Amino acid sequence: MTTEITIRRPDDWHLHLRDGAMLEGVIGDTSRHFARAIIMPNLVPPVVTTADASAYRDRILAALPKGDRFEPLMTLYLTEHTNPDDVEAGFKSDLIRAVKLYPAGATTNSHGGVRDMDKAMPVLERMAKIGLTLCVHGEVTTPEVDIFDREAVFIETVLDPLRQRLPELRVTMEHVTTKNGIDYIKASKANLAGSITTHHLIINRNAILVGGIKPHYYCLPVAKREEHRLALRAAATSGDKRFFLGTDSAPHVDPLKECACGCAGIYTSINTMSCLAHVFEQDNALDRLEAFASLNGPEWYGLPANEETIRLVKRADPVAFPAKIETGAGPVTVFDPMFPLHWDVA
Ligand SMILES: NC(=O)N[C@@H](CC(=O)O)C(=O)O
Ligand SMILES: [Zn+2]
Ligand SMILES: [Zn+2]
Repeated sequence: MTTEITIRRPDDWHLHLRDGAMLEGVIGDTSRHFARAIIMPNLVPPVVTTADASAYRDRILAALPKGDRFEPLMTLYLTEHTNPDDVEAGFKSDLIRAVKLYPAGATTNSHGGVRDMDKAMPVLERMAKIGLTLCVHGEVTTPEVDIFDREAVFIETVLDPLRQRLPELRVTMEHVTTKNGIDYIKASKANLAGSITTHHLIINRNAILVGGIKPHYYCLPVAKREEHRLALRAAATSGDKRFFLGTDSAPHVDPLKECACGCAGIYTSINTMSCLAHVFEQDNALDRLEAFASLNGPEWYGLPANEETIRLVKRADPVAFPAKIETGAGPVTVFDPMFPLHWDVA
């Protein structure tokens, strides 16, 4: 039985760090294990210009625990008024690594997102020309469409038409939650990849709804049926280069989750590597954890894999993670995978 593995230092290709006291409270949980992360731009107000992204990057670096080395990879929040020249300048200076599409109203802080895709075409055309990646929150917001179907309908009615119109555009389908998404990515010939979260490999929708409503398992896209979780597991553990880790660790303070209209988001930065080692071991795929967490993402984004390594060790006793972390903004509940975690980052 394997009790120890060494892998290249991982990166997180989808992360929410927030700002101010929350940023200070959570950044260390990422920088402890991860070398780089794609930083989501859904602040209030959102990160919409290269100047916004540059200032936000400085705030992230200033909040880093002393001695930690961590590179924030910045993104811009796509609006109907985004200036293609600003986007191109940010990309050419290596500051901007992706542009993020939030369909208006789809998720946390997305009200300033895109309503009419036609209005975003000038920026998307420029991105296709220069090779800049579009990251998408892939859900429609049409009220008639059931929340569990919103990803599948997005693929059919928004993503596929967009990719047919602009085949050269590089698209990351973020936090894929359905077999439909996995199959769509697998069927693509080029310019499409998908990130998968830690929690969607572990929970299905029962976690949210059985035995009482569990707000700390609520995120968007919402967890789906078991058959979808199994499709995500198979894709993540397959080694297929088109799939990589994006934790979507999304901290909200407990009072904003435990209330009549709770926020979407699950906080996993602190125990993600332990959870993943457990999942990959269960699926006899420990030898493919490095591809998922440390190799496939950089390759897709055209960056070198990290030179440093981390060592994961399976302990006899479960590793103790806190049930919540205390931040200057308030307490944030940590993802509970509902099984003991024996894998530890040494
Ligand atoms: N995943 C979530 O449930 N929430 C994210 C937004 C997002 O990634 O959709 C957040 O910013 O809180
Ligand atoms: Zn999202
Ligand atoms: Zn997210």
